[in-house]
Amino acid sequence: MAEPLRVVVTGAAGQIAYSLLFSVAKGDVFGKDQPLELLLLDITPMMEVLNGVVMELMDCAIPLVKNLVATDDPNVAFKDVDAAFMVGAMPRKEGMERKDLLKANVKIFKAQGQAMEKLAKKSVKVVVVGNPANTNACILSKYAPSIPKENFSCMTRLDQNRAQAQIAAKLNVSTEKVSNIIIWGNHSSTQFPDVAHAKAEVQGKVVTVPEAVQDDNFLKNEFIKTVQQRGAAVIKARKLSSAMSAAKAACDHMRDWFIGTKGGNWVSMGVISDGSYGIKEGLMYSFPVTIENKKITIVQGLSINEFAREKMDATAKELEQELSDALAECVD
Ligand SMILES: NC(=O)c1ccc[n+]([C@@H]2O[C@H](COP(=O)([O-])OP(=O)(O)OC[C@H]3O[C@@H](n4cnc5c(N)ncnc54)[C@H](O)[C@@H]3O)[C@@H](O)[C@H]2O)c1
Ligand SMILES: O=C(O)C[C@H](O)C(=O)O
Repeated sequence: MAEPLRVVVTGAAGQIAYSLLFSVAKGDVFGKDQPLELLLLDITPMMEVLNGVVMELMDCAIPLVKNLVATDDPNVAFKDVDAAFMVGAMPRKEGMERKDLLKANVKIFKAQGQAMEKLAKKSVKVVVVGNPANTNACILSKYAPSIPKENFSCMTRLDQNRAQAQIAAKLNVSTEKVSNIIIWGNHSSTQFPDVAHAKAEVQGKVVTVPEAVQDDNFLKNEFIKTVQQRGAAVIKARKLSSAMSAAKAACDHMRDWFIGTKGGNWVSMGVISDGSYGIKEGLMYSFPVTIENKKITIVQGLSINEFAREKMDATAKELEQELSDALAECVD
């Protein structure tokens, strides 16, 4: 059997982690034959709750879990980790935008970046879930400069999954019949869910999503708005932010990173821009990517029309502002 992978989950006593830990532990992400050491980090006042989570994980009696460590010490949690789910951060409440969390959350990612710099494996693969996810991921990477920038990402997979589910519902097909929807930009209400290059299988025939849906007005308006506002809609209904679907998306994201994408399909991830599609270098921007041997490659050469260009630039502009606000918060 392989050596155990060391996987840290921050915010481990919170609601996303409660679903995420179960899926990770039973092999949904790293494979059914991959043993795991799970490192669970939360803050000191949450240690009793976290101990309850540990008890439950033990009681699941999952053979892949070789070691469980619950801690409030980043020096313990990030030591030699291979994969990191960075969930620990305050969630927004009804009426807030995700960027309103910047002041509260960005310093968490500065401190955890500094801890990762000292302790994590240089090959660690990191997904940031805590909001504002793109900017937090940028800050995390900035404070862990010896870890390659391409090892940091943020989660826009929930937006991709939401978009896929909306199109599947519109076409009355199962979700796996819809692929290659792109989420461009920020995990915020300026994100651009783009179906221009997406495919759908309808009655045995694969066509583009615009051809299948035959309703440009819906695709340019209601669809985009629904995806952009889905997080807020869940908060309004549940009085809590999405958790089950967020955990599922985090698993999808990390599984694709470790196992790879398949069959010419791409997925969306926030990654550090290399200037592709005219997006300023250094921004943590969501692009369509493919993954092979754990290497992420931004899909190149997609045609971008005027409608898309405007939306891609607007979300980039918001990210530039967020990053500059975050850097100001990080000055001691
Ligand atoms: N990117 C996405 O698609 C997406 C989706 C859903 C939620 N989120 C975000 O994920 C974050 C977590 O959401 P949740 O619903 O699990 O919140 P939650 O409040 O239930 O849990 C967050 C946990 O993080 C812990 N925490 C706070 N500071 C910490 C620190 N410095 N180190 C370690 N742990 C710390 C808290 O004590 C708490 O247990 C929020 O910021 C939320 O907005 C992002
Ligand atoms: O919307 C939120 O604040 C939570 C999360 O980012 C989501 O998209 O559901």
